[in-house]
Amino acid sequence: MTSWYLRACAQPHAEAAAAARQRQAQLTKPAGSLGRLETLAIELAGMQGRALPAVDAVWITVFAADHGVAAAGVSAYPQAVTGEMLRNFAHGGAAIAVLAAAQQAELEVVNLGVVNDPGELPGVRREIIAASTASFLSDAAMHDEQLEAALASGQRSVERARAGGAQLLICGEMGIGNTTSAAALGCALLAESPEHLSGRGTGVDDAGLRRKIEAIRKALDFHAGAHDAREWLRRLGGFELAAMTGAYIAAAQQRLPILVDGFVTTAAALAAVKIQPSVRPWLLFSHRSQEAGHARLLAAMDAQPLLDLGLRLGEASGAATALPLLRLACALHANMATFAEAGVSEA
Ligand SMILES: O=C(O)c1ccc[n+]([C@@H]2O[C@H](COP(=O)([O-])O)[C@@H](O)[C@H]2O)c1
Ligand SMILES: Cc1cc2nc[nH]c2cc1C
Repeated sequence: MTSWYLRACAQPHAEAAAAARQRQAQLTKPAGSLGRLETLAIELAGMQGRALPAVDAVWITVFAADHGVAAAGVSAYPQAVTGEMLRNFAHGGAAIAVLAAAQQAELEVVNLGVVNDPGELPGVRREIIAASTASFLSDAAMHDEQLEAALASGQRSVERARAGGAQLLICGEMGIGNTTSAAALGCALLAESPEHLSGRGTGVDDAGLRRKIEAIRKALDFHAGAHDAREWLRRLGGFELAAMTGAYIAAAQQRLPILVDGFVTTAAALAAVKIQPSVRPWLLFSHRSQEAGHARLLAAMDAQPLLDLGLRLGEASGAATALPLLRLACALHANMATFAEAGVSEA
């Protein structure tokens, strides 16, 4: 039987997109003058299969997990922070909790396995795979069953989003060390060099950045071979990265538009597109992270992010920050007067 994540996604609805494009041409503005706000409304119309799209109901899932590679000294923060932040998510103090609450977006957090496990917390689902991945310096990050469990966790988050009536999916992540994992995965999937995709993550100094590049170089040597995208994800990814890959594929299969966050989520999106290329039209990109290397991952998918605010937090914070733009694009598209309605002369 073919794995669920290998099933192709439908294309967005061409007629709904065409109807939205036609409506944009009739609204009281010089043709094209609302730039990306116009094309966003048209793309959302195609994805939602309706001429008047809406993103009132937004579902955010933040996946948290720890990484074996953290032991190589590749982060500016101790590994315990991943588990500690779970408590902060639950108590509403994390950036994404504030951004979601301010915009009435649904936020759920999934604990896939952290070294410093805080146990049961309100609003945090426990879908523990293991306390951490193995270090990909000398092993595959995940066993096959662990990868399948992570992909399936992402798929289940999409089921909940759909049951909750979501019109847009946002995924976020928390995992100390995961910019190293994301960069390594990007290098493998794009045949890129570690220097080009490694950045300072949580803020490592020059020595930390050199350790990171060295770790990725070592991992690429150790895992050298002609692996497919799923196998690279298993070897170099993390539970949260794989869960997001699964969520992106499942959302695209179910015609749910996706707003991608920063560097780490973009690496997961790249894995999704490499596993199943028909995912690509379902992805909107919110921002270019300050993480060096993000621009290359975006370029590999011909993605034009909406914002460039120097963000480098993760947690879906960049996507949540771009959400008002999507909402405004929909409001303009639905509520502006046409030339005929307003009695304004056309060109
Ligand atoms: O996604 C990004 O653009 C991004 C850039 C820098 C840092 N992060 C976050 O920082 C953590 C990983 O950083 P590090 O230095 O531990 O690899 C992880 O929790 C990510 O959510 C995320
Ligand atoms: C405090 C903190 C919060 C985070 N949120 C996402 N990654 C993070 C990394 C750190 C260190």
